Amino acid sequence: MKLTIHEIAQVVGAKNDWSQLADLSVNKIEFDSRLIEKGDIFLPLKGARYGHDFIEIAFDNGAIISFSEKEVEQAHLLVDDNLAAFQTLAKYYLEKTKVPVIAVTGSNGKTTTKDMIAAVLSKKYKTYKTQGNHNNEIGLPYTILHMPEDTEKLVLEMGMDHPGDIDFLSQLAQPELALITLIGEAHLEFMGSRENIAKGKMGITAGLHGELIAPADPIINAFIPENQKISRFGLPGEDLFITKLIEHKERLTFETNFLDESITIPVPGKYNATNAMLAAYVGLHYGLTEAEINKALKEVELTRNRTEWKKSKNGADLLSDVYNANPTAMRLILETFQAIPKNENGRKIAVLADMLELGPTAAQLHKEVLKSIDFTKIDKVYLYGEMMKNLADISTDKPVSYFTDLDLLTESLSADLKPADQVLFKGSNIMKLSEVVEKL
Ligand SMILES: N#Cc1c(NC(=O)c2cc(S(=O)(=O)N3CCOCC3)c(Cl)cc2Cl)sc2c1CCN(Cc1ccc(O)cc1)C2
Repeated sequence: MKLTIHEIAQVVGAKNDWSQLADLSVNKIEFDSRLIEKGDIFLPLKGARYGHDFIEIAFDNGAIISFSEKEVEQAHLLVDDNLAAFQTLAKYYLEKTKVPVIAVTGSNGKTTTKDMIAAVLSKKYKTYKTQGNHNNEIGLPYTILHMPEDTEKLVLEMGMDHPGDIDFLSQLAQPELALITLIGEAHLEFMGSRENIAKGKMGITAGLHGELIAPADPIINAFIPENQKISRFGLPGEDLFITKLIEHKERLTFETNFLDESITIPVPGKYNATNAMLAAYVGLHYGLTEAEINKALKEVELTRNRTEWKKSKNGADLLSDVYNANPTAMRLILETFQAIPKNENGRKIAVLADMLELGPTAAQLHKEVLKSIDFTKIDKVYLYGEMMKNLADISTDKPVSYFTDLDLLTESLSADLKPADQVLFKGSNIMKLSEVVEKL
């Protein structure tokens, strides 16, 4: 990001004397000390471990300055709240660079739609988009501050865990175009009811300067602001809808009421046709030709393994979150999983695998996961991998079973699984929990 320490310090209101570092330029900002490179600024966040524990490591890796909420010996910018400073800096950076933002939210499909919009816009503009699941109050500012300096369009995914989350992200990002892909069902979110989910997603209008594209679903009608320019999609007769759909095994061709030509995408599923239709509409909005749009969608690369619920063969709910295998993400997904009501007569099972490349304190960091498991909510824990032995060894009095073999883990879980169960899978990608999910 193109910012000097002087500029950053002023924007975040640093309280200490930073003048001796004033005109140094910063390379990039990181909250994971493993990603720090020469010339970076470190952002200690209250992860599973307090981020300040890693300031020394960050400087060993090349950081030249760090945010900090307390006086430390290393070069630092003293602020009241590191996360708030990070978010303020991201908002400032967007205002300074004036990069237009397209915002996408929705219970399902937001990641695919984000990817498709970025693929379309990339045909005409230098486009940057949310990476992985960086769609919350930490990931969104991270995405903004990591966009390349020549970015012309920024496609931001906005995720919601709690009411007000999207309002906050929209006010930070000030989008000029916003899309809501779908209002999902209630039980898989904190929100309690579909109305609350609709209200939450409509928070995307809080900072919106332009058009909203939203489902025909009348549940959002109560939350449309006065004078909001809006296009509705889905049902025939709405502003945007599919008029013809031909599904093949590995691809799909469809037509719409607003395009002259048909569109082919390399994935099946009517919901993907809807997502592609929205991306096509955004392409037209930004002056792309139908030929450019069609070419982009024909070859789109989708973010794989999104964090979504799947069903096992016997009907159990499976949540596999294969992003960010670090202590914080493990803590956050356990909190989310534990907060969701159980299915009637169902159990909650957590399958946790090794988090890799955590450095010399890895064993301790795996032991500390125990603090995030609420055994009044979780009925059973399956642990898998060399590092998870550290957690197994301190959980002998808990309903915890430990495996070093993936096939034995799969067999044991498959034999144990009941239709009303909910199962969480979390661990580094190369632990291959995704294969266990596929076999269930
Ligand atoms: N706690 C903790 C740690 C990390 N946490 C995070 O990176 C992190 C991840 C997440 S997240 O949940 O993954 N995430 C990020 C982006 O947006 C979506 C959500 C969040 Cl929200 C916050 C933090 Cl602080 S990264 C990391 C640790 C602790 C260990 N660190 C390596 C290390 C080990 C031993 C050492 O001596 C030094 C460093 C790496």
